[in-house]
This record gives sequence, C-alpha cells and structure tokens, in this order.
Amino acid sequence: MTDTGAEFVVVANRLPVDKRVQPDGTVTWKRAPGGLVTALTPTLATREAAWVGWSGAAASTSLDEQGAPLDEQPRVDGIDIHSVPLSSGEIADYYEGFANSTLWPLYHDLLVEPVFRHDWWDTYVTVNRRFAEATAASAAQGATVWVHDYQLQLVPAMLRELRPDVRIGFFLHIPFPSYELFTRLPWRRELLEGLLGADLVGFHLPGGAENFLTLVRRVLDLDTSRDPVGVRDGLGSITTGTRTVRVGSFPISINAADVADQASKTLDRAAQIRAELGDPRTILLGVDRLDYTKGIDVRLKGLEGLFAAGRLDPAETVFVQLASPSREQVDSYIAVRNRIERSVSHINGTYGTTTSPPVRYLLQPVPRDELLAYFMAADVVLVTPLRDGMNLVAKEYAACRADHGGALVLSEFTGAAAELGEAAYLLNPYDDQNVMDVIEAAVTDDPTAKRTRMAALHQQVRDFDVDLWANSFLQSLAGAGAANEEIA
Ligand SMILES: Nc1nc2c(ncn2[C@@H]2O[C@H](COP(=O)(O)OP(=O)(O)O)[C@@H](O)[C@H]2O)c(=O)[nH]1
Ligand SMILES: O=P(O)(O)OC[C@H]1O[C@H](O[C@H]2O[C@H](CO)[C@@H](O)[C@H](O)[C@H]2O)[C@H](O)[C@@H](O)[C@@H]1O
Repeated sequence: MTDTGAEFVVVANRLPVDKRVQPDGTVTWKRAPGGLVTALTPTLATREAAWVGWSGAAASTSLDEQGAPLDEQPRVDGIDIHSVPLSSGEIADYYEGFANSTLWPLYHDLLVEPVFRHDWWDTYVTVNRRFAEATAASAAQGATVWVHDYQLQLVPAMLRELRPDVRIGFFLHIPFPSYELFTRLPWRRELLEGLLGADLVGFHLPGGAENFLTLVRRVLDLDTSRDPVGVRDGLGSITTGTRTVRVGSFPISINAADVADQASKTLDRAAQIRAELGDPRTILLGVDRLDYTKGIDVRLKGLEGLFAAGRLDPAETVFVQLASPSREQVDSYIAVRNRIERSVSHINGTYGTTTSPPVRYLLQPVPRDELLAYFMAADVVLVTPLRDGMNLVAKEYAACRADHGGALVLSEFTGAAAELGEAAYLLNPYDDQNVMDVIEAAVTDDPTAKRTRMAALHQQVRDFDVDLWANSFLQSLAGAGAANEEIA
C-alpha cells in the first residue's frame, strides 16, 4: 500500500485473488477472475486502488494482542490487497451463520427457514467492524469507497464514523425483501442504519430500491422520496440529519464483447463435447453454484415430467448440469445437494441405459474456457431459479451466442428477467406444468423463431454491459457524495 492510501477502495467479502501456501510455507497470491473484479478492472486500472476482503480460508497466522488474527497486504497486478483475516469460529458464525443462514434465505423469499441467533449477530458486528477498520486504514483522504453485498451491511456507517471524509457507495447483489419479510429481523434498525452511512445505496432492480425506501420510512421514521425509482436514473432519496442518501437501481452485467470473443475460440471443443455426449439431438445445460435458490431441482423435475409423458425422448436428449460446490458446511446446502443427487440417480435409473444416462452431473467448477465451450455446444440453457438477484449465467450465454444459436429458458424470478424476459423463454418455476411446457417449447420451437430471440438477447447484453453498470453507479456516487460534501 502507498503511504497516503488508495483513492479507490473496493470492499467485498471475497478478495479477487487466491492465496496459495506452498509446501515450504511460502505464500503466493494469484488474481482470481470473478464477476466483480472483471466489472471493476477499468476503474481499478486507472486509479491507485485497494481491495479489502477475505481470502476464503481460515486465518492461519498468529494473533495480535487483542486476540484477532494478523492480516496480510500483498500488491497484486497493481491493486493493494488488504486481506481481512477470519478465524474458523468467525467463518462459522459470520459467513456460514449470519450471512448465509440468516440473511441469504430471508432475502431470497424464505426458500429455507432463516435462523436468528444473537451470537451470530454479535460476530457479524465484530467482522463488519474489522472490515471498516481495514478500509479506513487503506483509503486516501477523500477517497471513493465501494462496499459490496449483504455480508457487509454495517460497514458504511462504521466507516463514516471512522472516516467522514470519504465518499461511500454500497451495492447489494442479492434481492432486497419487502417490509413484511425484512422486519422479522431482530436487528432491522441496525442493518438499515448501517446502510445509511453510504452516500448512495444501489440495488439491481427498482423494486429492491423501493423496498429499502419503504423500510427506512416505516422502521426509522425518516423522510424519503415516494416516486418510483428508475433504472440508472430517477434516484430516490432519504434525509438523515444533514445528509441525503441517494437510492438507485443499477442492474449488473458482464463484459459481453470479451465473453463473445473468448467463446468464438471454443468451437472445436464445443463440437468435441457434442460428440463425447453421444451426438444427441438436444443438449440442455445448467450452470450454477449448488444453491437451493437456483432451482436445479425444478429443472430436473420438469425434465423427468417430459420424459414420463413421452414429450421428450431420453434417447435423444442429454441434460448436462455443471454445479460448483458452495457453502458446503451449511445444512440447507447439504440438503439440496442430497435432493439433487437423488433426483439425478432416479432419472438416469428410470430413463437411461447403462451406456447413455440422460443426465450428466458434475459437482466441480470447470475452467472458464471449458464453460464457454459448453455454452456453445448447448441447444438450450436452463436458468430456473426460485429467486436470484441477477444471474450472470443467463447474460453470459446470451453473450456467447453471437451466432444466434441456442435458446435461453429463464425464470421470472431472476433479476435478469427484467432485461431478458421478452426474448427468453420465460417460466414460472413454481408452476410444474409451465416448467414442462416452456422447456419443451425451447427445444421444439421453429428454428427461425429461436434465432430471432437469441439475436435480441445477444444485442441486449452487448448494449448494456458491465462498464455501464460500474460507470453509472460511480457517476451517481460522485454526484451524491459531492452534494453531501457541499452541505458539510
Ligand atoms: N469458470 C467457472 N465459472 C463458473 C462455474 N460455475 C459458475 N461459474 C460462474 O460464476 C458466476 C455465477 O454468477 P451468477 O449466475 O450471477 O450467480 P451467483 O453464483 O449467485 O453469483 C458466472 O460468472 C458463471 O460463469 C464453473 O464451473 N466454472
Ligand atoms: O462468496 P460465495 O458465498 O461463494 O458466493 C458467491 C457469490 O454469490 C452471490 O452472487 C450474487 O451476485 C451476482 C452478481 O451481482 C448476481 O448475479 C447473483 O444473482 C447473486 O446471487 C453473492 O451475492 C456474492 O456476494 C457471492 O460472492
């Protein structure tokens, strides 16, 4: 880190680098390509930048005099990496506990029952404070700080307390729930007050922004705007003391030109994948973290129904599900994995032969190039979440298909449906009949109609890419911060 600190600081639960410890104990850090780091690369490249986050592993370093693990600060590709250490107990209570067993299910429509535990909350506060302190130490005077996601909702107010000179933006990557769901939280006031430390609070969809405005008005009794919030425009506002917090909708996207370019180099591998799968008439594909929100079981049930009714022929159809292990210590994730694996076995046992099972299921992340080759090989991609903040897989598939081949089946309950819903094959994952009808239509529809739909999807993601997301958020933040600084 420079002596004066960074002028742009990203704060996210995850670091954009992987830490490797060699057998001799030497530590190396390698950039890990992820959605957020790709999105922010142009911004990070043009400024003195720092990234505050967690390495993903329990801290193995020694403890300081307060008993907290010591942190690490490598510089990787010009970014000051500030690694916030978490002990294994903190990972259990803050990450697996409060973030992923309380907030995640509550914000995703109670798909599983959230667990409310005061000891988890206490650790969430402690860890958020550690992130805020690390950020305060790494930011230059007047820096712009962009805090990300539900794991760190207390950071904006904690950071403002420590560093009133910095501009603070907060972006939530998952859905933001209604008053009725959110107010179940025993700590509803604290979480809202935490977010109000920001100059700008951003959501994917206007609905999330409007839920936030309603909650602030009703729970904290503050003055807020009441007009509908627009997309990248028409910001809402909240008055708190002498400050105005702006509230907006900024749908995240991908670097579509880059994805299309990379995908165009995988055509040989795509042809090889089709051959390896037995050259079926139809390849269906799912790509997800193994999460109960993603509706992997929904698509399996739909497929089974279509096989059972003779509407799709299992001898001519292969469904490939690429699943990445996720949050594996959390009970609800263990349960959904068991459900999915039972269903895969049942379908293959009932509708397959020993040499050609209709479902191919992989529980491992695949390399990026391989993933793009699967997108190019797929006739239909199934994106069927019960609830999802955005869903970048849907956008990546649309970006890959510059050839206008393939078809996208997309759940209404994804953020992506707000932009891709007209040209995708839209389904309601809660309606078994509709799931079957829509998957069947995407397989059997007239090829010209499919090409028209994919051309529209591809154009949409080319026109609204990730630069637009980052730039529109940061421009709104600059405006919101400047207005507050004038008053101060
Ligand atoms: N390289 C690779 N990327 C994956 C794999 N599975 C999912 N991804 C990527 O992970 C991201 C998932 O983002 P999204 O659909 O928004 O869902 P999220 O998991 O809830 O963030 C996308 O960029 C996917 O391409 C995999 O097996 N390999
Ligand atoms: O860090 P993990 O616990 O392994 O989880 C991975 C990320 O999952 C979530 O992704 C969300 O953000 C995407 C991009 O905005 C969006 O498309 C998707 O709908 C969301 O589910 C989570 O929000 C991230 O914090 C996690 O790092």
